[in-house]
Amino acid sequence: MASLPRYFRVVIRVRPPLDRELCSPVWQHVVSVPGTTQICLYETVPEMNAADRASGTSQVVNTHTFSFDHVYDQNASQPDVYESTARTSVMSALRGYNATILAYGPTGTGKTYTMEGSLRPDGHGIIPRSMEDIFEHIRSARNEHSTFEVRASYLQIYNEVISDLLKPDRSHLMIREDKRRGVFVEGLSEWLCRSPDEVQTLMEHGSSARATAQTGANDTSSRSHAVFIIVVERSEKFMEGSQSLTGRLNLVDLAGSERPRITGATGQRLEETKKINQSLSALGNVISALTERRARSHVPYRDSKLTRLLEDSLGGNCRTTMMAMVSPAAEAFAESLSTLKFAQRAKGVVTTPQVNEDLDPRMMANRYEAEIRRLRTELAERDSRTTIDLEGFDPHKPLADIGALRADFSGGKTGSLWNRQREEDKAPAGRYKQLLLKQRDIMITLTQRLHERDETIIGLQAELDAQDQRVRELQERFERQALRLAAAEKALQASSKANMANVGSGKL
Ligand SMILES: Nc1ncnc2c1ncn2[C@@H]1O[C@H](COP(=O)(O)OP(=O)(O)OP(=O)(O)O)[C@@H](O)[C@H]1O
Repeated sequence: MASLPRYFRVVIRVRPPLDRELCSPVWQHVVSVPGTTQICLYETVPEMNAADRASGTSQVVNTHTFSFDHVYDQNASQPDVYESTARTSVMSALRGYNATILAYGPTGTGKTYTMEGSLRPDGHGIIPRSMEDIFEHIRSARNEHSTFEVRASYLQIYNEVISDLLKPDRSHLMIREDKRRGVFVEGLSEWLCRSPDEVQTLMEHGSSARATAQTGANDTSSRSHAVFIIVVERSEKFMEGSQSLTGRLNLVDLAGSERPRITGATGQRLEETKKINQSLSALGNVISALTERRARSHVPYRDSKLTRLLEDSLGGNCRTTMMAMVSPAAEAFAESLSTLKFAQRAKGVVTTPQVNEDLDPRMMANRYEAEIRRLRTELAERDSRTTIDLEGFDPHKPLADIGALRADFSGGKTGSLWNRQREEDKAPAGRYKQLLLKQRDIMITLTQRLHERDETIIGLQAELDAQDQRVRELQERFERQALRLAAAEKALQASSKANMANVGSGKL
């Protein structure tokens, strides 16, 4: 059976050793990447022999092998990672899908480096490269019928509080959900962008407001989960109506998990670390619930802000790529193993992306009509084929067929032939049934839309009637006023005539 397309991909990136690690007396490389989809992690113990132990060598006691959609070794460049992994998500967003890239891994393994990168052009990470690609695509696809709008937002979740990194006064924001937008953050600012440079400026501005700190494992460790959101809206006008596609790209740089015992966190750092670890373990619980063989009805998305915000990316309308980062050093073995096991579990997550499309009613009716026409043609073609089959009917053929069946029977083949024939007979009938059901569904949808239109027309008619009534009333009032005015004028004329007469007769 052909496997279904997967829209949740998991890739691994191994970062190069840092100077700090290379200088360590216990430095040892414990990761190898034998191909583009496999990674081996070696569990080692110091040599038994004292002389070897003194020279720092150790022996491998266990090899943990994993496979993923892609594995990048320490030599992978930023363009490699963008081209072979992130670009697909960017293109999906341009086609009107929701897409998420999620950087996951222990502290100091290269999440921020992968998402943002360094200032050198060859060090640019996924966010700046995505922006270049988005605007390049817009430049080539724009014409007099289509317009594009790109909007950016940037938020962080720090100690379970969501704040707007582009409007620092907006904090304690709430997560909401509606049918049209899915899960979203209420009150998050959106910035219209016209070039990659404008997005870059926003990203730098937001990143400088992000909570970071120097920790035992990383000089600038991110203490918050950050989500950079790009919405690309494409509106197109055709002869038969208009259509708009809204793609959303979520670029998520998670705070790194860490063991306070190793990083030596205390006080505020320790509190931050606890909150980070809690939300990452909530993420783990959601992934477990989503990938359990026996599907659980309850998925604990609401256990943390992070999982609630990522609800669509993890189990809904989204094409998601999880990028898990690991260090190659022996000292990080435990974290690397648990990261790879986590990523392994995440491979079972299933999402169901759909194009976010808005059609005007005229365009929708046209589409239904075209679909009905297509189905009718298909039905007609099938009808004519059936007739031809009957026309070409040879009355002697069944006898010959029975002869052949008898021969097969003696060879023990009849059962399978008979069954195959029945299956073949059933196939067109099933297809007809499908077509008829589809046609019925379309008719129901069309009828519903016609009812909706009727209701709109009735509503408009009632409004028109009410307006007419009001006009009539005003007219009547006007006529009454005019009559009153004419009467008053008449009375005035009569009284002025009487006055004149009195003046003439010298009565006054
Ligand atoms: N692929 C890489 N090539 C070169 N340097 C890298 C690479 N990945 C990470 N680094 C370097 O490793 C250090 C830690 O990386 P980074 O800050 O991106 O880690 P992080 O996972 O985001 O950490 P945290 O969770 O603490 O925020 C940085 O100095 C970064 O420049």
